[in-house]
Amino acid sequence: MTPSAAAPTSAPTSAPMTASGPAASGALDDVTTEVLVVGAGPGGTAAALRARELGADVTVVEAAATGGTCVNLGCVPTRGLAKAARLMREVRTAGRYGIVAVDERVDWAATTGRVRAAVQAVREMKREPARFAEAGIRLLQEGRARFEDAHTMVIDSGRRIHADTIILAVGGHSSRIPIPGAELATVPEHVLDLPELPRRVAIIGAGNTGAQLVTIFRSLGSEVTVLDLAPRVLMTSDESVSAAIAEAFEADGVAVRTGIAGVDRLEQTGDGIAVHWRQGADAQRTLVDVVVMATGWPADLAPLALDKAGLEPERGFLPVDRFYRSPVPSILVVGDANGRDMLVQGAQFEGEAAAENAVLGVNRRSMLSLLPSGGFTDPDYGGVGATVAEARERDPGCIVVTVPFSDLDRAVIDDRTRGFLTLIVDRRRDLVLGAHAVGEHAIEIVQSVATAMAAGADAATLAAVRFAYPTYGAIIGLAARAALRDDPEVADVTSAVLG
Ligand SMILES: Cc1cc2nc3c(=O)[nH]c(=O)nc-3n(C[C@H](O)[C@H](O)[C@H](O)COP(=O)(O)OP(=O)(O)OC[C@H]3O[C@@H](n4cnc5c(N)ncnc54)[C@H](O)[C@@H]3O)c2cc1C
Ligand SMILES: NC(=O)c1ccc[n+]([C@@H]2O[C@H](COP(=O)([O-])OP(=O)(O)OC[C@H]3O[C@@H](n4cnc5c(N)ncnc54)[C@H](O)[C@@H]3O)[C@@H](O)[C@H]2O)c1
Repeated sequence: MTPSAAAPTSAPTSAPMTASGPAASGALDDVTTEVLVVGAGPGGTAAALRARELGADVTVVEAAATGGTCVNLGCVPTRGLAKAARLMREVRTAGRYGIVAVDERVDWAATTGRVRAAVQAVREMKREPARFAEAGIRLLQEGRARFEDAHTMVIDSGRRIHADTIILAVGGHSSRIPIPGAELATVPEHVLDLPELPRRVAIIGAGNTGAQLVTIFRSLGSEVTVLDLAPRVLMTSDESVSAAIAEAFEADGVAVRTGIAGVDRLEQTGDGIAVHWRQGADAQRTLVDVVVMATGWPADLAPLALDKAGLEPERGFLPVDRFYRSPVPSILVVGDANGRDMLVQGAQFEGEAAAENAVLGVNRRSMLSLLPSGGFTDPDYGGVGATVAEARERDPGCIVVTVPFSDLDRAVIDDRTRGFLTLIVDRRRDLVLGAHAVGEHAIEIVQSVATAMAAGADAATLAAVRFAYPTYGAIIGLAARAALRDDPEVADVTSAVLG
């Protein structure tokens, strides 16, 4: 189904361009292209490179910086702040190892400066414009593209593009909840613009973004309150992950308020911003210096004039079939814009698959069970595959084992015993259905399990791996062996392998 990676077999129909702005003559030539990709974030970049690799003539339109949300506003700056937060925690606890660190405090301007430098470094390392140029892909950075009809888009610059296929990879944007005083709040991508580290912060929304911001602000020294309508933090994670992270937040002094009835309004007072919210029928008021609304990330659809292409959004996203085709088959939608995975690795996979579906006319789709994800809270969390609830719903007899980090030598040595790895194994075929972890390097651990899942390794094979000592990854071996013990039949058969 997937052709081997080949050098471009045809040159673009007009010369590749990376220039911004009008051509020297003042008039902007129309472009006719086979594949038009709108957006050069992870989804659009993957789609464009793959489509070009398959020999198509490809044009990319990007309204802002290449790299998209991930590099410029999302994952990279968040991860940079998470690193600063980790350093602060290490400094605070260094005394346990006889290290005398004095005067730990945050120079917020230096912290944000360092994070911005990391964003710049990643952008330079990824060098999308150069990669596009090397591949012979036109990159047009002349503003936003919008539809004129299902095969024609016009950019803000006035340039018109006619395309056989259009792949929309337009991502999304933060959303403020529509309450009085909402303008007093900031949003996750503007946290770096805060003039100083706030003494008191309220974070509204405890999804992946909000949870990471909780740890960042708390570790750097802010008092943190987190509010969510949902009954638990990290609603899309396994329930055990949510419970462990909420417990860790509370142990660190964070006020965790989930299952609230609503946030009614924000009000500027002489002593900060008052957040008015309700728990059941009880009216509550929390006074803070900064409110961050991390309440979702709807797709960037308004500027697209979708009606001109015969498309209609649904609940803030553009629905697609399993092969990323919209109801207009020549228009595919990948990444955050279709509201499915909303992860970089998902967007990249979808971009490549959509390019193949568009150029080769095949039907490639993602294996959601192999999409590891997680976040950098304290401790970290991660997951892949079915949650325990999902697995038990499909097969009540599945094996679920949990190994605490306190059973892991390395975690004990490092004094990082908070957390666990849960492994879910199919009782009949012994295949790993899911893994969920909280603890040091949780995402890396889960990712190793995902690799095993991708290779079709069963629990017995995982149990037979001798993990290096003393490592965090060794918890996978402990969990796999526990899963075998839980299933005496398998344990008998594999006892020879395990020795
Ligand atoms: C704070 C935060 C932290 C995150 N951390 C992680 C993480 O650690 N790991 C992870 O996997 N995911 C993370 N995510 C999610 C991740 O950033 C997204 O899933 C990913 O960027 C989606 O890629 P995309 O290509 O679909 O869209 P985007 O990256 O949003 O790119 C879309 C691009 O399209 C452009 N565009 C939009 N409309 C138009 C138009 N009309 N014309 C031309 N160009 C247009 C935009 O300028 C943008 O560059 C995070 C998100 C946030 C907000
Ligand atoms: N590390 C990562 O992989 C990572 C990090 C950040 C974001 N992302 C992805 O980006 C996307 C957006 O993430 P997000 O966390 O910004 O959004 P989200 O939609 O995942 O979470 C938003 C949270 O806000 C809550 N909320 C919504 N309205 C509210 C209200 N009026 N009052 C109180 N709470 C309210 C919701 O219940 C939800 O828990 C997600 O799909 C996420 O997976 C991934």
